[in-house]
Amino acid sequence: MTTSFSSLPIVDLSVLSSSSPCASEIKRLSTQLYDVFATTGFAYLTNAPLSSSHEDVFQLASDFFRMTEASKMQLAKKTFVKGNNNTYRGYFPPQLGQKDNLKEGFEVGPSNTPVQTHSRSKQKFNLAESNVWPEEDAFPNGKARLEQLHTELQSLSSTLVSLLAISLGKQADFFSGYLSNSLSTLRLLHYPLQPSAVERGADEVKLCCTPHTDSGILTLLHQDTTGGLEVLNSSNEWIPAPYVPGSIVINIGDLLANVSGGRFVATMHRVRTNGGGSSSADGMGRFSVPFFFEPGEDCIVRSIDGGESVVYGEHVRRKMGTFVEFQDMPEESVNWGAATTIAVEA
Ligand SMILES: O=C(O)CCC(=O)C(=O)O
Ligand SMILES: [Fe+2]
Repeated sequence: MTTSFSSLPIVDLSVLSSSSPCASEIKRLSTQLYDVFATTGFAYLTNAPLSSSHEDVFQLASDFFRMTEASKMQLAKKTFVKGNNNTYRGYFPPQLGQKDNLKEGFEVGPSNTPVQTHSRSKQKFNLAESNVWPEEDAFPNGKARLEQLHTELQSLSSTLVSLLAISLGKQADFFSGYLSNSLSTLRLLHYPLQPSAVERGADEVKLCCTPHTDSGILTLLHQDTTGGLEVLNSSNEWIPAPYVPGSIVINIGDLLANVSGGRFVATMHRVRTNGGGSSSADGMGRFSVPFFFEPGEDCIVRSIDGGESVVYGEHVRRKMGTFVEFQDMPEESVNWGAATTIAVEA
């Protein structure tokens, strides 16, 4: 259960850039993170040790989403283009039938493809598959930039889970099992511009991402200046989480809440359209770039208090049934426009 917060705390990570942080500073940071995850479940992180600036990250998103529809559909998951082989990584187009979930995205896993432990033929989604990439001239240097960002966010997540282990009274390496064959996903998201309430002649809240908790361990979110992210407090009020310059947003998922034995909370959040900020996407709507830190497919995840365990891959497959971007689309309801020509029936 969260508290009745009215804004999100800010956690300064400067100490992580020091070559030899002292033990008391590390302890203080881990206690601060404990307090965040035991109360709001969400915070802003400042001075994170990342080499990409906000501008770099959103330039990447912009470069990707401005590619032609045909170039993007070449990377579409098999759910959307039957002739493509990628089932889990790659592009998902806007779900035109989705009233409150209109978004397109591109998902990238680790550059060292995780070890394949499950026969592809038996599984609809191959969680350990390789990434798919646009042609270099359509997305100049995009592969290298995204791989670098993935690597740095993975490294930051690994530091943060060590701090959380310490905060839970465990050794720093208590969660190191989560790092082998990690499936972490870096996702570029674009929420197309929607008519404003005035233009629609309605004043109800219009969403582009419906209320949900994240399902996994840890999420690190770069959001642009558009605004619209909101977080639910214990009084059932949606608290705006606008862009704070230079920050990334952190929150935990359901699985880490369970691992913490209920000490940490996975907080409900949503994104409303026309969030009140100024769009950095030049009239295109909102860009955001969540990174989902994930264990390996075979990783056994259990509460620090013991009890039942889950195998991470099984947890993901169960959750995927509820995500719009993994639903099978009946061919006749899909309007791919120019991209229909690249769909090759298997
Ligand atoms: O776009 C955002 O700001 C939030 C995205 C989100 O919550 C998610 O992808 O889980
Ligand atoms: Fe989320």
